[in-house]
Amino acid sequence: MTDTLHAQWVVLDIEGTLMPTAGVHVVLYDYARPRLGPWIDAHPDDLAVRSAVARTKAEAGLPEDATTAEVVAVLHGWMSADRKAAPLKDLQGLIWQDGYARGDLVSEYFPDVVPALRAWHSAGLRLAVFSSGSVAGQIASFSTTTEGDLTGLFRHHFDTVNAGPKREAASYAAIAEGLGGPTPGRIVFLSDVPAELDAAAAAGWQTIGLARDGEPFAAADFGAHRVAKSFDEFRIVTDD
Ligand SMILES: CSCCC(=O)C(=O)COP(=O)(O)O
Ligand SMILES: [Mg+2]
Repeated sequence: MTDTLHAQWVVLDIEGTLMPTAGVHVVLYDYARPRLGPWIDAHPDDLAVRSAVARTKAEAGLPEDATTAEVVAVLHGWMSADRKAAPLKDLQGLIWQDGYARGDLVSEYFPDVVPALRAWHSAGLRLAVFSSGSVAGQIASFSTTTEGDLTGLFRHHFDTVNAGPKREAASYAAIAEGLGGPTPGRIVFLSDVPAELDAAAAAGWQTIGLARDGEPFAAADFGAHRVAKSFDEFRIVTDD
């Protein structure tokens, strides 16, 4: 029988939940990798770039006068280790924003995702995103997709800068406040990462784990969380 959840807000992770991990690691990371150095050098007066470079140096223990090549080596190392460090995410987001605007990048989601997002939105559920990808990168990625511009579906975007780490309950409490303070139990969080679901549950949210075939967390232990292989396996209805 299909599981039905009652909620006001649906908050969604991106990688492994909406978009295949390869769509992030192969398509997006490979697009950003060779462009990081040229982007840093081409935007010496951009405050966002300067801040990201300074934070990279600080986090990596590089001297303040480290070269772009040294900074890029750190950023590449973080990408290879899939360390979702905020300065890297900020720089990736700027590069992806440009890539989507140029038409170099087009987002492709799991086939069950966009019909479900549209149905939830039409039914009056409020949608938001919480991803390690920067807010700028998130919005750019929803603007150019194989199914058109999806940005109008989402009321809020959260990342590790405006909300906090994805594995800490305090981040979910901050998001709930950013959503206008709904009762935590009226928010449902969808993610492929059990530790993120644990943090959301600790903040009082409902949770659904996505154990999609072929994805890194397909065989993970989701503990007491509801688990589904696709959005077709459960229903979320508004409790307004
Ligand atoms: C255009 S958003 C790219 C998402 C991203 O950079 C990322 O690291 C995804 O992490 P998530 O928290 O959504 O699993
Ligand atoms: Mg994820």
